[in-house]
Amino acid sequence: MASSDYAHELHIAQLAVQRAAILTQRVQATTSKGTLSKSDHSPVTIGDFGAQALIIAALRHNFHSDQIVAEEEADDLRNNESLREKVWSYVKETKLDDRESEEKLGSGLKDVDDMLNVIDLGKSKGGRSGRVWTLDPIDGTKGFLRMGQYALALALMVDGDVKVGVLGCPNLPVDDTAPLDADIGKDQTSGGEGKGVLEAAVLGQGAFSRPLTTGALAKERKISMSKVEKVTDATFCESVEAAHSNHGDQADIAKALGITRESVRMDSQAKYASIARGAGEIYLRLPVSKTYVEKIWDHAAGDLIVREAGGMVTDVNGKRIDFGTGRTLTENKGFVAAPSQLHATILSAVQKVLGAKSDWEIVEKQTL
Ligand SMILES: Nc1ncnc2c1ncn2[C@@H]1O[C@H](COP(=O)(O)O)[C@@H](OP(=O)(O)O)[C@H]1O
Ligand SMILES: [Mg+2]
Ligand SMILES: [Mg+2]
Ligand SMILES: [Mg+2]
Repeated sequence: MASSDYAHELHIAQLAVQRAAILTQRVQATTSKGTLSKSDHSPVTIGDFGAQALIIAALRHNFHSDQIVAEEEADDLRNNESLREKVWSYVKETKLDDRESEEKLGSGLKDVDDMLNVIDLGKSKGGRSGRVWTLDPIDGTKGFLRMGQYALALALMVDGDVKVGVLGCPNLPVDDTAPLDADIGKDQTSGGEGKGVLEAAVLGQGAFSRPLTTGALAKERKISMSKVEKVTDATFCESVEAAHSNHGDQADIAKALGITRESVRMDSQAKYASIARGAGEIYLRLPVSKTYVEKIWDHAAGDLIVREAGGMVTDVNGKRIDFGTGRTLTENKGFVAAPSQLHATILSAVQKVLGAKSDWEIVEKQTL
């Protein structure tokens, strides 16, 4: 990638994600992942806490005055000594092989308390001004637990606009040309051979991929969305979890578009990462609950990578995703990501299907 705007931020973000992925792969390969249930009943593991600590430590060292909006917080570890010590034992042992790269990430965390404090540096409010990093240390924790897909997602926003996005996907094929098929969301050996891709984008500079494991030493490849012209030839992907996106509405939309191929279900922003390199075309995430508000860390990196690869990401009203609203995406409901040449057709099918539902209030019909 060209060494210009945000080159340093990109480089550090890539190295930080790579290093944290070493930790998550080690945790995924063990049977005791230290799973806790958070107050919203969603799971968090040693992998989530450990990856958040390692990535924020690298951000603190390199970009001391930036805000950080990250998913996890340290309270559950403060109250649980044995889990805290397990996380710490992974964190202190995880280093990049390449010493020069490791040194760029800083001298590391001093002790357990430093680790807890660093995890809590992710409590910033975010918003529309200044430099804000957003981090999802493990996106798709449920996928991580079921040995499926997950992603480490890190993005930098400046004045509410995403400028840098990095997605580490330890269980996606390293080969950009591997097809998107039904097996991809199923059991994976953690970071097994031929697995692990690191995707990245800088606004205005395109999207790139490289093997997650060889990192800085590997050659980057430019990636792009599918060039398919006929929507009937498209493959779409969606969450595995029926509670996270509306499988019924998504099936109706696919039918309305004449798509006969079954959807590919996989966890995490690996969906954005897949379509960004032309493995499948469409990612639909239509709401199930009327009250759930999506989080910025679940979309920021994927949104930029898809757009830089030649795609479009909007909500169901056709609006771009607004990342300047704080920790949550209060201005957007429902997500539609697709190659630019197909997006308008897909959006109009989304609006038609949702508009026909009696309980659907969000679609503004005037945008049709
Ligand atoms: N009711 C809901 N609707 C939409 N997304 C939800 C949700 N409950 C949780 N999520 C989010 O869905 C993400 C996983 O998405 P996917 O289903 O595509 O794998 C979770 O990320 P984490 O796993 O990082 O907590 C979580 O933030
Ligand atoms: Mg979570
Ligand atoms: Mg997430
Ligand atoms: Mg997460």
